Amino acid sequence: MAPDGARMAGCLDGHDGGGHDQAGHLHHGLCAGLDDESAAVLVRRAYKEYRNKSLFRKTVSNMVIRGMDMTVRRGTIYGLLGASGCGKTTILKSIVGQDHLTAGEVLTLGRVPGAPRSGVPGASVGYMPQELALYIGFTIAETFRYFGWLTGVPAKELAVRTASLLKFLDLPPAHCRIGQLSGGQQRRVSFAVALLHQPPLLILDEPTVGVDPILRQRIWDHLMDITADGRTTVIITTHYIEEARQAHTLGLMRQGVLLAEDAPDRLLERYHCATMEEVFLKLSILQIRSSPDDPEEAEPAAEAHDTNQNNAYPELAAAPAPASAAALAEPAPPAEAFKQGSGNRNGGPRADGVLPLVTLAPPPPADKSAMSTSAGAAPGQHHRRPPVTWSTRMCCLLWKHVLWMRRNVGMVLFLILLPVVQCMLFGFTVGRNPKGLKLAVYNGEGGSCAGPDLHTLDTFNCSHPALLSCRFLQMFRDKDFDPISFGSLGDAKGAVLEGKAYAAVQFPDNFTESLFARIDEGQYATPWTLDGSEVSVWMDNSNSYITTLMQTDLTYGTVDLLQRTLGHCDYNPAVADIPVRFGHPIYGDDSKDFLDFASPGCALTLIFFMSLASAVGAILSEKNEGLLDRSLVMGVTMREIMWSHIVIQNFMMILQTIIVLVGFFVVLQITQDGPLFWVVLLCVLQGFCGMCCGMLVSALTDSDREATFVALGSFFPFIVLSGMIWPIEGMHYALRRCGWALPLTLATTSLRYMMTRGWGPSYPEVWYGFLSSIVWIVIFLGSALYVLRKRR
Ligand SMILES: Nc1ncnc2c1ncn2[C@@H]1O[C@H](COP(=O)(O)OP(=O)(O)OP(=O)(O)O)[C@@H](O)[C@H]1O
Repeated sequence: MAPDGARMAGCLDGHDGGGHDQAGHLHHGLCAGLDDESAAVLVRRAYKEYRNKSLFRKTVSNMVIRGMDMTVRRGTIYGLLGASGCGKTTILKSIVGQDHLTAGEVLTLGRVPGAPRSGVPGASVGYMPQELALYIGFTIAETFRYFGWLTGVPAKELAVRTASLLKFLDLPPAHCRIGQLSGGQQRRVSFAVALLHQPPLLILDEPTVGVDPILRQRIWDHLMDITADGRTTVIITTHYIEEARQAHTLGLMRQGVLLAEDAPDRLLERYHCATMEEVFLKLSILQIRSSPDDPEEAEPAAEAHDTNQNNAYPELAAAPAPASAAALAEPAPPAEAFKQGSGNRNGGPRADGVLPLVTLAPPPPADKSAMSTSAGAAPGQHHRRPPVTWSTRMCCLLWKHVLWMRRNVGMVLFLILLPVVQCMLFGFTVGRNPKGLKLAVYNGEGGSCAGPDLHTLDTFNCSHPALLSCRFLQMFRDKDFDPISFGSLGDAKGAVLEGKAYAAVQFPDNFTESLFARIDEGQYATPWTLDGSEVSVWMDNSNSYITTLMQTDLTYGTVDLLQRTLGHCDYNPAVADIPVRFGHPIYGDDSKDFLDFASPGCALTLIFFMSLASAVGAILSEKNEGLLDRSLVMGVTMREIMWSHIVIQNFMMILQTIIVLVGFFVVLQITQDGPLFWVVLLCVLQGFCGMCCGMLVSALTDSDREATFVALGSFFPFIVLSGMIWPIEGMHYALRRCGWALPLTLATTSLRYMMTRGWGPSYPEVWYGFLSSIVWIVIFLGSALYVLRKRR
């Protein structure tokens, strides 16, 4: 086997591009000459550019990593040092497969992160991100159980590991909730989670922040211990430069490039410095000097000159230039980066002018046999645990969701019961005909209409007909109007003018007499008779729905009363009929009201939006707590996360759907003449559709606020365009066309036809609703998966 140095040199010299096989092994190109087993992590010619797109402004480009090379040997601690914002987290995320480089290549444990069977993301890596990335509602034990399960740690081993980690990291008992711990304790739990499954590669982003010096030293001692046998590799970032001296190799990073990478002692010796701070300062000055054209750097360079930095460090001129200093001057990540030579390890410039890394640290005094054992093991097999299967991960995710629901019983109950409250509110407030509408009545026939015999036709004297107007007033009451008598027509109209009544009604002085005369005289009736037999009504037309209702009720009530009166007095009742005959309704009956029309749309809207809200809430909370990213690093795929949410949310959605339907059909007694199975199926499909829409919303948005805006923005258009509150035929022509395309429109029509007409899915208008729901499910789910993959 060639010595390490020679193998590395081969890697660095051999940048001729190339690909990797299915398992992520590079088969030629960048590291063709490298024995992958000797390096835990290799980063070559890495570039990362963030492009912040804005709707009204030019796209802003931010080159965060600028041609970075980095080599981490197996079985060592690699300290990555650099000022805030220099790109440390960005490069770590690329190493664990959380982020993709714009150009360049990364090999983690010999394979490209994210390649099939690479083990990264997965159980081969333990990652402690900068943010907490733990669910604060879980206890320490539950947190360990979740991550232990995800990474295949057997229960017995987990118990032992939990006990030892709690002791070692000075943590409170395992039953304590994460949210009840101090910030420092929470960081230590996060650190413990990374150590839990004893991965071959540990990536720790500032693990010692907020930790007291004694514990900090214990953490470093532990890292030394676990790397001593060469089986574990650690990459650690820290702001405490001097503590990092304990690392086997230090990588000093500034503005997206690695200035130097070597053993701490060798760095001190090479740059003739007493502290690492000084080494960093020197390298930074060198970097500034080597990029005089960079406007960002011009000023600090001048500053360094003014303060006689040169005199302070006369050996600077002789010192080797920092690794990728010239990379700062490079305009953009060359797409051909890997097709060019990239320098050699011994200090000579590369063909592209980029200066090479300084000498690599020698390997640590590790147990060579152990190291080779580790190197020979396949990634993810570090502790010879069986690989974690898809079903195990799914069970673990489902367990976590159920636990989350148990911890948030209040919220879960709220989500389940909210639809009941909403549908009851809807049923008891919307759609029913208004009652008790006031009518200001001037009865010219006089009389008080006080006697009970004046209210019924049984006592009506056909020989001397009088005061039929009193029976009219009773008919108004039977129709739930509230007639109020006034002494003059002017007073009655005045009451309408003042908003005290919706209509003024006048019975002429000789109303009953004229009415019978009109029937007797027929076509010979005089104008006097015709005028005297008419009830006059003056309406308040400001409320068109009430106007229409009054007109219908007064017209049909009058026809009905006259027919009954004529029948009572042995006349032909048909004389009083209007010459339009409404036969028995083909669908529905006379008892139908607006509620029957609006209920199907209301039920679907409730089910759709409740499912949307539950899905958005669950996914965004997981995303924002950072748990999502951490789970992804542990090998869970986005698809598995989505499916686990779908399973749990489906359970919630079916519960919500059943509750809504029971509310409508049992409590509100909404007409349901359709096939129950298809009615329920359509509601469940719409719930699923809403859930998929929620997944898309949570994939597109990063915060609750954005999601709320999206939900608020879509709620009203969905309601009005779906034909829930007004027939689609009444919409503007252009809107009617696009309204049909919305997820709720065809489904609402379909449900309405099933419930009110009793149609089944053999009618096109019904199965269009099913078809549209399925198409929208595919669109939402497909887009959510696509957006999630793209955004990662
Ligand atoms: N998603 C993003 N979009 C745009 N810019 C980003 C994004 N993530 C990081 N950056 C930028 O990349 C640069 C490097 O960020 P990074 O988090 O890697 O720095 P860091 O060295 O880890 O800093 P710190 O020590 O403070 O954590 C920063 O300027 C940051 O603003």
